Amino acid sequence: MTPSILIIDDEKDLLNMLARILELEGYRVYKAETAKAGKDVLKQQAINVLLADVKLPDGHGISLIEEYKGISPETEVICLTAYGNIPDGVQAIKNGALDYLVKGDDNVKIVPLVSKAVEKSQLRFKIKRLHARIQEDFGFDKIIGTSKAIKEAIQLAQKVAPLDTTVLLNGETGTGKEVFAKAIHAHSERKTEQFLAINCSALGRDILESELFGHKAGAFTGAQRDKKGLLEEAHLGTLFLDEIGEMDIDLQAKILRFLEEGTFIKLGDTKESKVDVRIIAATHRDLKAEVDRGNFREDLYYRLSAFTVVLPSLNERVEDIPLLAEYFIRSFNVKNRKQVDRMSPEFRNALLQHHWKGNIRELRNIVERAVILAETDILEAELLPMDFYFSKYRAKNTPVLSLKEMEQNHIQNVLEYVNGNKTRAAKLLGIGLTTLYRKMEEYGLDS
Ligand SMILES: Nc1ncnc2c1ncn2[C@@H]1O[C@H](COP(=O)(O)OP(=O)(O)OP(=O)(O)O)[C@@H](O)[C@H]1O
Repeated sequence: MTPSILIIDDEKDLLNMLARILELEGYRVYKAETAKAGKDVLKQQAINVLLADVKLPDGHGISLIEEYKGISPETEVICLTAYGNIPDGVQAIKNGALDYLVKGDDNVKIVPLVSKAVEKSQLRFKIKRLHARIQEDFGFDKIIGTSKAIKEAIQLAQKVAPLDTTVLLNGETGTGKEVFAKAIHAHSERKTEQFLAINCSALGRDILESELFGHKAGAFTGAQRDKKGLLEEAHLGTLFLDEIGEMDIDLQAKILRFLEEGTFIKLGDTKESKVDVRIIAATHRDLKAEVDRGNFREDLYYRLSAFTVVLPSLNERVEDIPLLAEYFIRSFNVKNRKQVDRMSPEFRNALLQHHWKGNIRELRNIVERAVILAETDILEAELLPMDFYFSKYRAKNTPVLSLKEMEQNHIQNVLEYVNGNKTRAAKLLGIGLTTLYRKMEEYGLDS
């Protein structure tokens, strides 16, 4: 995009001359003769560099710099001062301007200075775009669901996000704990800093300690060099401790100390280290029960659970299943260059009746598999794994069925699964076609 320059000066000749010089350099130039007109342009256009006279009919340029910066912090300001008013220029820099030019005296400096300012401003605009993308990619908008349960969780997380408080996310596996942790980080003051994550259940005690807190050379056999831990790496940012319920009880003490005092001791070190890191922890366990069993420190439990966001399981928010499935269809269409348009009613019903132990992760995998296998624009029940399709009869709260009822259900299911194709159904059931017809008649199943 062509860089844009705004010149504010009430001396028409100078305004036009500067504009001409900069237009010849290939910049898009906007002109204004008053501070008010200049501010209007700043509000409407993305301006890289503002060249502003310090004495304008409707205001003193220097005090205006803060206003200009307030409207567009990404714009670099260069002040134009009259000869003999150099102190004005110096003051301008103190107020946030990049530099100043003495009118009529510094013409040779204009082009290189503007070019430097453009570069700086382009970088600022780039950072602004990246921030916006972080919020778009990891923001709460990406959390799909309209059920009361998920909306409540989102509202709570949105409230705590900017507060820098420690947060505990509690939910079954695959309910979106990491997605929430990233959204909280993306909506905090720390969003431009690192978000680091570690799964406390995946590593042994010693490795986890060294990963979290780092070590000094010689701290243990094999520790040849000093190593920074994640806490240090995440300085000024956020550290996500997944599955904190699985953390060794000694390490829990070190984490508690960090939460209370912001300090920790690296392995093999004698002095304390201090960093500024926000902790977001997650667990699928009932931590209170773990405290009662002696597996989790009570003091850490109280410190962490002060702000808990409970993430509902998918089975508690069945109405969100179609929405999530449609969202995954769209994203896997793009990823796999497919053009699936919708789910058949049978496919949809099977999703609604399934008991989702793996929650959203399981749903995502099931939909991805179906999209990959789909040969038409509709997801048919046949694209579901067979054991998945039939698992609805293994769902919770199902009364015990007699063998006859089981047989009837099973035949009905297989018929649905193959879209009423009896030859295929008979083959899958391992019976002859005539036997199938006989049983269908016996059970009053539609043919
Ligand atoms: N509300 C949501 N909308 C869209 N996708 C989601 C949502 N929640 C989770 N997902 C997706 O579901 C999958 C599981 O989410 P995530 O890893 O955050 O769960 P988790 O609770 O941290 O799981 P675990 O406890 O096993 O680590 C990811 O692929 C994630 O992108």
